[in-house]
Amino acid sequence: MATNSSNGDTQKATKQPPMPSPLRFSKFFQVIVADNFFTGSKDNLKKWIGHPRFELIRHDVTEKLLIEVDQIYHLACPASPIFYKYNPVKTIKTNVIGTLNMLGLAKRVGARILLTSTSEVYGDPLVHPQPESYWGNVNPIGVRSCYDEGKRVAETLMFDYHRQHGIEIRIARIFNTYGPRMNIDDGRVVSNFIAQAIRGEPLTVQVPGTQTRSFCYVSDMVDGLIRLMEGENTGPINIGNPGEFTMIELAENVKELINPAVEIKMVENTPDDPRQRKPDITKAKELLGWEPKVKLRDGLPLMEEDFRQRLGVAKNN
Ligand SMILES: NC(=O)c1ccc[n+]([C@@H]2O[C@H](COP(=O)([O-])OP(=O)(O)OC[C@H]3O[C@@H](n4cnc5c(N)ncnc54)[C@H](O)[C@@H]3O)[C@@H](O)[C@H]2O)c1
Ligand SMILES: O=c1ccn([C@@H]2O[C@H](COP(=O)(O)OP(=O)(O)O[C@H]3OC[C@@H](O)[C@H](O)[C@H]3O)[C@@H](O)[C@H]2O)c(=O)[nH]1
Repeated sequence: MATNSSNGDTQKATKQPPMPSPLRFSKFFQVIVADNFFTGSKDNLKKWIGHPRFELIRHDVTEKLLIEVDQIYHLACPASPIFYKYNPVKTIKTNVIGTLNMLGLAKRVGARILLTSTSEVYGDPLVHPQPESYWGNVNPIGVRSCYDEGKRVAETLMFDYHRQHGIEIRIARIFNTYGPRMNIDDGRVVSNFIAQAIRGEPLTVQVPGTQTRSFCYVSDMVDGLIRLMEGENTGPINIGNPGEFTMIELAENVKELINPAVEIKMVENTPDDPRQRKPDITKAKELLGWEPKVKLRDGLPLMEEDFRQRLGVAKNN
């Protein structure tokens, strides 16, 4: 199996970074959110709309964006498999053209840019847990490739802009993250199980159910991303919670915590579903002083509360 040393000499920039934007030294933060609302919702931003230092733009990252900024958190991309597979050509354009546009913006204004890459760059991993040095086991022509190969190209573009143009880059490889305000119909496993348990519907475990994932609570993720952006390491750095669960274990936890009356039902899976996934977070601990604080059994009830409010179903006890 192939491994590499991702932060060796070959990754060094050959050029000085562009002059940082004067905004970097500004006293006040301003936040501009650009989103095409394909999977996102304005509801999640309502507390900020109208704030004088907040701006929301309906914008698709596959088009150029001319704004003045000093840091770019490049998150735009559908992330749930059902959404990224819905229009795979658009997903790959978002990853490739979208990342090129964000890097072009970073270059023009001298901004630092952080890419939210993914554990899916490891594909169906043959090394467990996955360190950043693992090159992955990815099907280049499968139904998930628009996303996993798209993110791999996005990482390549980040390093090429870094080496060739001196752009200050940061790459986070995010492992499954969940939390309040996720789209109820997002389709990912945690939101599916929580919505199903609240509605009293069977929890749909896709076969075989022994596949594993490691779930990180959103506040831990945000803390990790900010530390990466503010720190001195380009990454890639795994950010995720190493607690590893089979999908049957996840369903059993949701059942016990949210609705012991629901049934667990085995259903068909989709092609190329990774069989195991768990981050090696040694680098995040050493380089960012980061590790997750919220355990799955503490995070699930926080998400339940938000989902109950939005679904209008109170807890009976
Ligand atoms: N949540 C996870 O488990 C996870 C894991 C690995 C990587 N990531 C990455 O983190 C980022 C955010 O993921 P998320 O879970 O919040 O997903 P999400 O689907 O909830 O949010 C993605 C956002 O990007 C927007 N978007 C999609 N395509 C766009 C485009 N072409 N132009 C502008 N906006 C666009 C959507 O409308 C949405 O607001 C994504 O890049 C995703 O690949 C997430
Ligand atoms: O209802 C469901 C949904 C999903 N699953 C299973 O749960 C596991 C996790 O599936 P999810 O759809 O939540 O997401 P995946 O882990 O496949 O991909 C995820 O991880 C990496 C990120 O980059 C992606 O944004 C995210 O989609 C899979 O094994 C899937 O088969 C179920 O058992 N039941």
